[in-house]
Amino acid sequence: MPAQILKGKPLADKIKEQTRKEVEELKQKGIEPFLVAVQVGENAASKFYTDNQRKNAEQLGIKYELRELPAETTQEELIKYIEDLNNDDKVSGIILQMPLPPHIEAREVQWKIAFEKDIEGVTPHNMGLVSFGKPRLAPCTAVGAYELVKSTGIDLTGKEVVVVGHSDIVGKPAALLHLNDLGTVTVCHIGTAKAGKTPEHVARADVLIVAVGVPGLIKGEWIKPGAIVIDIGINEVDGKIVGDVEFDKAVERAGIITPVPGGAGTMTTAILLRNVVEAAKWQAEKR
Ligand SMILES: NC(=O)C1=CN([C@@H]2O[C@H](COP(=O)(O)OP(=O)(O)OC[C@H]3O[C@@H](n4cnc5c(N)ncnc54)[C@H](OP(=O)(O)O)[C@@H]3O)[C@@H](O)[C@H]2O)C=CC1
Ligand SMILES: Nc1nc(=O)c2c([nH]1)NC[C@@H]1CN(c3ccc(C(=O)N[C@@H](CCC(=O)O)C(=O)O)cc3)C=[N+]21
Repeated sequence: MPAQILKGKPLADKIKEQTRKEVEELKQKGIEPFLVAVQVGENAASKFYTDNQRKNAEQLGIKYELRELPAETTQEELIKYIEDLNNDDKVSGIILQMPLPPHIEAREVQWKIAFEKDIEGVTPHNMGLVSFGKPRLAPCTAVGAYELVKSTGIDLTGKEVVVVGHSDIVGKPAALLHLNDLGTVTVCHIGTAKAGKTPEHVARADVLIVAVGVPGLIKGEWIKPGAIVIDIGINEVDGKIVGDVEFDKAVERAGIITPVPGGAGTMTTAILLRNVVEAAKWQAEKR
């Protein structure tokens, strides 16, 4: 029997509706959530995301501004720009859009974001909270994947959770979130691939989360029958968007699988906006 297709939109819509209500409540208390996205230079994938941010922020009553800086902006200028946003009491959340031009060291700038405004969870403080099992502002795509897994009703205790990809923004926090629920977590990365061991780890997975950016990396026949498969990859192949999992074959073995597009990616913006509200509350506590 082919897998159940787990779409992201129903859960994303639920999160957005809850967030919209919370925005209303905050406004009644005189708090106006305000998201600022900072884009340096131009990038098509980033433009898609910021368009999505604007549209959704408007629907939810969250104030939104995209600040577009020239590609020649220096690292020092960008840090100054971020620090000014940190010091602006009207700004609740800051997202620094990726990629940055090659002359800028992303981490050097991300780590300057005030942690109470760090709605992508890219600062050491917020990543630390995730690793201590006390997430507050956690990376949006990782949280989205985790909440999709939870939405299936699975009890993660003792389950084999395999995460492929170990980036700071997706793979690593996704692994930590599942570890916090007592999943037995394995993280596969380029070292695993070099050792030729990815297939054997994938074959054990009750829950498989893939965030690499290589189309068809995960073969359908590796997947354990009945597994939950969350495909985070976004790749353009012949003008079509596909994930990292060989979907047509995987769907015959998995129990539940997310489509690309329409799966995990759909959650990212919803979680980002929920984080803006959380950030506004965090700042209000401190005033
Ligand atoms: N839906 C959404 O909102 C989002 C989707 N994405 C998509 O998710 C994917 C991953 O994104 P992101 O984490 O930012 O990407 P990165 O490029 O930062 O990370 C990719 C990770 O995969 C690892 N890797 C590379 N090759 C292999 C391999 N053959 N086997 C196993 N692991 C490998 C890399 O390891 P190493 O660094 O050691 O080489 C790295 O940890 C992309 O397709 C991206 O477009 C990303 C963000 C948001
Ligand atoms: N600092 C930073 N953080 C990011 O998370 C980040 C970024 N920069 N730069 C650009 C990429 C791209 N990105 C996407 C977000 C949502 C969808 C998304 O909503 N996708 C849906 C909808 C697709 C559609 O409607 O066609 C899907 O895949 O199903 C896709 C891609 C986040 N990125």
